[in-house]
Amino acid sequence: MIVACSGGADSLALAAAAVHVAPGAVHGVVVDHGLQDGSGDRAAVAADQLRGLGAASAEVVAVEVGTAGGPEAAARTARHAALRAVSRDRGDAPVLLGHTLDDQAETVLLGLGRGSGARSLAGMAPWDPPWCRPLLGIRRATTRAACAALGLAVWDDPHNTDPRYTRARLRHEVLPLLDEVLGGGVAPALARTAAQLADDDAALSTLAAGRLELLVDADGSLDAVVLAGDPPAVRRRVLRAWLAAAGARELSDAHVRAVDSVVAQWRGQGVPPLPGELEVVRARGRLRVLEGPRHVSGAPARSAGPPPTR
Ligand SMILES: Nc1ncnc2c1ncn2[C@@H]1O[C@H](COP(=O)(O)OP(=O)(O)OP(=O)(O)O)[C@@H](O)[C@H]1O
Repeated sequence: MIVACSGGADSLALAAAAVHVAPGAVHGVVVDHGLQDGSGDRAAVAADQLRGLGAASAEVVAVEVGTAGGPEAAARTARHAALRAVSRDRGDAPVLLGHTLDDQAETVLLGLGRGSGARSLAGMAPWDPPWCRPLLGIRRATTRAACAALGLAVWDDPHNTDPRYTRARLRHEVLPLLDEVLGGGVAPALARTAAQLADDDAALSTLAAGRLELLVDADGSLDAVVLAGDPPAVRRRVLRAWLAAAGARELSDAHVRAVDSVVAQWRGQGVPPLPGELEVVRARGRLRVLEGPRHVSGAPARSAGPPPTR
């Protein structure tokens, strides 16, 4: 198994636990994003710590960080690509990440504040190959205490306390205030919410997968008339999965709702183009995805004439 370690308390404690559970089977990986002075030296120190803990091997992987989505997202993209590559090289070995219960609570709180649905409020999954998150039930304070008990010097990422970052403010301002107002226990409560919604989302997604199989034809078109009778939560999941299968990427909730309106509130309206210049059209009660800009798509005119009945 691979342990992804930043040199912070969470992933060092994770490495120590992994070595304890699976002696001789842990390969540590420290990704050097090369974004801060001395990052290479810090990564080398973390790799030494991993070997010192008893990892069978440890390496530093230097990555090129792009710019897409801002510095943090770009670093994450590069890190994930590097870790996936190490996993593939090692026979699709699982990559253990050090996310804790507190990280999960912050993720849920952020999602609630942004009006996310169950899929997103379900938070991070304990197992989402190749990612494995064994510490989702463990408090951050416990990983710190474990490192102190093991005499490990931990690296504190300055971003984690920088109030310019939303997550840092959630951690240091919002959650402590919520704890004070609600009498404590907020982080575990949010983590429980995530677990319940993960179960709900899994059930609804399974139902939707069954419906999709029934309602899609060999030509890829979808029966909008029958789908309109399904509950909205199932309908939107069917549509999201159908659109993803047709090549749609980065669909927002607004995109899916726009397509859903053509299913459930059909009055001949069109759907704004989806990312990747995909277009959804409805004809004879079925939805189809067309590729390319509107003027070359060959999409039928959809607003001429009286409102269609199907
Ligand atoms: N530089 C790094 N090298 C190796 N692993 C890392 C590095 N940074 C983070 N990780 C791994 O990712 C986990 C989560 O780190 P962090 O919370 O900083 O990342 P995130 O961007 O919030 O989450 P995610 O990695 O899921 O996008 C860490 O506990 C560790 O396992």
